[in-house]
Amino acid sequence: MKRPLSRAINRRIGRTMHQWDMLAHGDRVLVAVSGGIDSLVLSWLLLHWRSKAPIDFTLHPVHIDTESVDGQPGKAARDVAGELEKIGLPCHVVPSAWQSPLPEDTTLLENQRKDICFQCSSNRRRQLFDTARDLGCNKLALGHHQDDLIETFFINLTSAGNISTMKPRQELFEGRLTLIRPLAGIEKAEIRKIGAAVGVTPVPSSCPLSEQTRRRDVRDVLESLYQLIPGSREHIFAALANVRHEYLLDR
Ligand SMILES: Nc1ncnc2c1ncn2[C@@H]1O[C@H](COP(=O)(O)OP(=O)(O)OP(=O)(O)O)[C@@H](O)[C@H]1O
Repeated sequence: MKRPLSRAINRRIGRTMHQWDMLAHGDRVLVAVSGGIDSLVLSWLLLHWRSKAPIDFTLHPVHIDTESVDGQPGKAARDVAGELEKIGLPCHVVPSAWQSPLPEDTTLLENQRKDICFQCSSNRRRQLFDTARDLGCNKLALGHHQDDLIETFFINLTSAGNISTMKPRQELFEGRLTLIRPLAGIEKAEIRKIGAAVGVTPVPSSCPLSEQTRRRDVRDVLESLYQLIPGSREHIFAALANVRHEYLLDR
């Protein structure tokens, strides 16, 4: 097998994990796995990291199953469990408490779509928090990567009117749970390469709305910008950690 992590990528991931103090001895880490390539690679990466790290922590992969019927796992959940099994991790499948009210015809108005996406993701978030508590986990690892952080920044800028993004580490519930995003320093293209080298296959999303989101539009605009201004991607990411408050308009 080709070595999944080049030295440079390994160093970048290590730097992000270290700078943001992501993992500590004795951590119980809930790994949130949608079955997309990012969270599958995240699962492999944490397992790989554990085999090398001088600290010990446990991994608890969890999939929130939006297709379960009568508590039985749906097809996607079974496939996600199969992909995790390939890399030697068991999968804890949690039936989603929220089922999509989507009609057969998915040509929805922008507002209806936004509302469904909001309800679905806030339910998922809540169930991940509840499961972390039930499993005694103090960390919750998510598969967001560098492109997600940049896109979120532009979505917030253009649709919410604020300057913010997702942080690589974020404490919740007075520090009882810490969100970590170990892939925050690497781009999607790298994640795909790691996934191919590791031999995991992404499980397609069953959501008919998944490719119709605002994120898709922002991603397309950013792609054009990166083509037009070489180096802009790296500059934008660097800018997220280089805020000049004195040259902004907040008082
Ligand atoms: N059904 C789910 N069950 C568990 N965790 C999830 C689920 N859906 C999303 N997540 C977590 O939230 C993160 C971001 O979700 P998002 O929907 O943006 O990603 P995705 O495109 O579905 O998949 P991925 O990020 O794994 O490629 C995922 O990386 C994963 O950690």
